[in-house]
Amino acid sequence: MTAEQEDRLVRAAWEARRHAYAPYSRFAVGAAVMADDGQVFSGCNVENAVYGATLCAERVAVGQAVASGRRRLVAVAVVAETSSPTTPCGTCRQVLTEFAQDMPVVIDNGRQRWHFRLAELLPQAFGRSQLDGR
Ligand SMILES: O=c1ccn([C@H]2C[C@H](O)[C@@H](CO)O2)c(=O)[nH]1
Ligand SMILES: [Zn+2]
Repeated sequence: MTAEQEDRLVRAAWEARRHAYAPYSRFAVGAAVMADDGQVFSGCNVENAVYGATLCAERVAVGQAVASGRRRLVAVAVVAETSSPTTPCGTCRQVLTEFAQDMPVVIDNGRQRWHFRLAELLPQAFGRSQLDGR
């Protein structure tokens, strides 16, 4: 991913964060994924009065990409106003893994940027190859 593509991805995540529905946690998150054709899809967290029904920003972004016919993701950005990086939760790491090989995970808080790799955040992930290898 070029520096310009990374900036575009991070900007899309901040834009989506404006729409975060987080009346319970008051913790607004934005995310964006880039498909292998360079298209960007974004999401925000969508909370619920049944707290466990909450959707994270990352999974909303993945859903947008898949619903638009893009299943090959090459990068993800997550943004929130935290002093330490807001990395994807375990469930989102697993969902991202379904549609990506190893890929850059860019975290931004408006002042600082951190770079991780999905395989570093979810090593030895379970995937369809395990199901296929029975
Ligand atoms: O990476 C993360 C971490 C948290 N959240 C959301 C879920 C919930 O709405 C709020 C607090 O956990 O932040 C995300 O969307 N993405
Ligand atoms: Zn999550």
